[in-house]
Amino acid sequence: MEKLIIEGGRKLQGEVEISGFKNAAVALIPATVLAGNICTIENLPNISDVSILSKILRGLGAKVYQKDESVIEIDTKGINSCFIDYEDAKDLRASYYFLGAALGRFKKARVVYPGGCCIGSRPIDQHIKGFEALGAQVNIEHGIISVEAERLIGTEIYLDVISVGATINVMLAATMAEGVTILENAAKEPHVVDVANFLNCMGANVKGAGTDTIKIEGVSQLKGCQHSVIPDQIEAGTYMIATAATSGDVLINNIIPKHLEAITAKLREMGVEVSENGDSLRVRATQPLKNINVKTLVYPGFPTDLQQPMSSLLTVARGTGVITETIFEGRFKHVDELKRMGANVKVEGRIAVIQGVEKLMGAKVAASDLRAGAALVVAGLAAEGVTEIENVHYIHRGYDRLYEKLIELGASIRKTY
Ligand SMILES: CC(=O)N[C@H]1[C@@H](OP(=O)(O)OP(=O)(O)OC[C@H]2O[C@@H](n3ccc(=O)[nH]c3=O)[C@H](O)[C@@H]2O)O[C@H](CO)[C@@H](O)[C@@H]1O
Ligand SMILES: C=C(OP(=O)(O)O)C(=O)O
Repeated sequence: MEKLIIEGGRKLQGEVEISGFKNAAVALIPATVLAGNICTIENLPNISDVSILSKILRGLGAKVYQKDESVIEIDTKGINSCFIDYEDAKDLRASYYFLGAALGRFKKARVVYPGGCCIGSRPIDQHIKGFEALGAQVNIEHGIISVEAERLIGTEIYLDVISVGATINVMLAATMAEGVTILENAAKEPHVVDVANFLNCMGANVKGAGTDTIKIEGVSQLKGCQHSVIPDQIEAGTYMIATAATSGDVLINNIIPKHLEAITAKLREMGVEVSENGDSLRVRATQPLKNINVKTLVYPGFPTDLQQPMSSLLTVARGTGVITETIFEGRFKHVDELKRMGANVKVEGRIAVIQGVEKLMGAKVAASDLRAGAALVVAGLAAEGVTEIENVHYIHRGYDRLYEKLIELGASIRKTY
């Protein structure tokens, strides 16, 4: 099993290029099923979620060509049906997008209940509500979700909970439904907009993505197209936090600063200098950091996916900070590992109270999920001495060339087995 060894205490310095957004890429790949033709996706991150989805597509009968390090061409003409088994999809969340995409194209799909990060109960009732409202029958038996419709008919759908996954799944399923679908209380995250842009590039008629009302006018056919994945705001935010944690000075390139406003605001509140220049942000930490309060919220609020790395940063800031996790009830599993490194954190339910310490100390720790892994990397970079992180495969789900990028910035990091 791969382990990650970090010798902490080095300032991150230099420039880093941000890759394509995991959470957009993992929706765009299943969305190609709708095209029934050739789609080219550029700026794809080299992460295990993308490899698994490409493998699933091949298994369904698609042709997937790696054109370049970050470009794939997907031909979904050869797919006639969609069944995705446990072994194929147990490690990721985004397999649920095959439900919406295949329902849209074939009016039928069978996909194993999704996996992904173990950060709470993660129900999919709003996805099901959306599919049923469009006219599908949904059954869950033996861990397999089956959706089937004679016809899909556009309608008004109100999401009871703001859900990124349900918003995207309804868009996928409604793209080729008869008539108009109005989706109310939709998620506004940047990847929802990226998927809508991709669908429109395929010939769909989706309006309003990025607001809480999305209108999808069904079309009878879609076509192949070419699309570039938006930059990964969570990867960028992680490098911003890691820079602050090491009193570093890093230029973070290939980003959309607007997507990072919540994290920028919070870092500035802590005393970190963040300056914007086109599609780059320079992050500099030159003074001791002040502790702050952080509450996770749907976009444009502070993203839950950065809560865990951010909590590592708060452990080395002066004073007391409070983190309130409003999205996922089980997203504090990394805290016990941070405590091994000397952090002073008390968790009660969805709240973590963090009393900053002078220094973290390197220790043997294990990642429980993707962003817990990122949090431990941030802590390891800031800590005195050597940190050994187990369960690195979680980190590879969402961070493209992590070692190379950190080494380039001056970190001492290597893998071992
Ligand atoms: C692959 C992907 O893009 N994953 C992201 C996606 O996950 P995911 O799409 O699973 O997250 P959702 O936005 O759906 O979840 C938000 C909240 O809604 C609840 N909920 C969701 C669906 C549902 O049918 N019923 C329900 O109650 C969830 O339990 C959670 O409390 O958005 C999350 C929130 O930004 C991110 O942390 C994940 O990185
Ligand atoms: C929770 C995450 O991913 P997933 O939904 O794919 O498990 C994440 O990216 O932080």
